Amino acid sequence: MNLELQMIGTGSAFAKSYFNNNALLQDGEFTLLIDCGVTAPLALHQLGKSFEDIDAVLITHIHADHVGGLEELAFKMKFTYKRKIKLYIAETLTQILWDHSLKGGLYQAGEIASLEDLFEVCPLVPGKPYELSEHIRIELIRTEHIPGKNSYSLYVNDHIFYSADMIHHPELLKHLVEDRGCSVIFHDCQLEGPGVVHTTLTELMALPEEIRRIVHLMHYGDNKDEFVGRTGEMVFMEQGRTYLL
Ligand SMILES: Nc1ccn([C@@H]2O[C@@H]3COP(=O)(O)O[C@H]3[C@H]2O)c(=O)n1
Ligand SMILES: [Zn+2]
Ligand SMILES: [Zn+2]
Repeated sequence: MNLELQMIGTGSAFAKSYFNNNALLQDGEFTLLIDCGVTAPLALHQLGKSFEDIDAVLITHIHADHVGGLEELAFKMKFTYKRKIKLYIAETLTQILWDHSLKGGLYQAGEIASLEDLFEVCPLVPGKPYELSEHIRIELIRTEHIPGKNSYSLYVNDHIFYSADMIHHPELLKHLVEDRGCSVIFHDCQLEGPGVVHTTLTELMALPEEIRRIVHLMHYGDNKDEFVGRTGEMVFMEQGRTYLL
């Protein structure tokens, strides 16, 4: 069985040359969409895919580049494909997602009054592993991003770290590698400026070499090409490419 991660987008929130940093995690029989930003419908379309191909969606945190495509996903599932897919999301975010993000567009008297009318909602407790499919097990790890906003990175199959948007947390990366057998890190990467709400390339470059060797950079800005060759052992993920895990 091959577990595959396809990046449908690798861009930062306001990038114009790349789609939002969203991905498909597939085990052959099951397809999980990791985050569903504003650009997700077009990104899938350009890869010859659609929401029809998705079995479940997982949300890391509530910013438009991670949830802005959920209105279209929900409407298509309800009225076109007529099925409820699983929505995996931290238990702290379920109500906020509906009240603060989706209700405005999706509410319909007598038809749609809650997330449960659209999805099979699966609230997740951080620190606890969940079997999403026969070959995909995911644990949420709460990581800092924006003050007062909960955000959750992913630990997949006990060896793959997929960061949500997060400020630098080198101790977490070291802990995962040294104590928990982490062998691959997919990490958001702000190319320039101070890392107020994201991890910067400069910060990642300061990681120990043995960690840098397993870091793949994503969620980057339009000027990524200027930085090719300037990321040490770390490699940029490529939009549309499928990575075998
Ligand atoms: N305090 C903040 C809050 C947000 N932002 C920008 O808004 C984007 C929202 O999506 P993101 O991918 O988290 O990246 C955030 C910053 O670019 C920012 O730069 N500073
Ligand atoms: Zn983002
Ligand atoms: Zn964010």
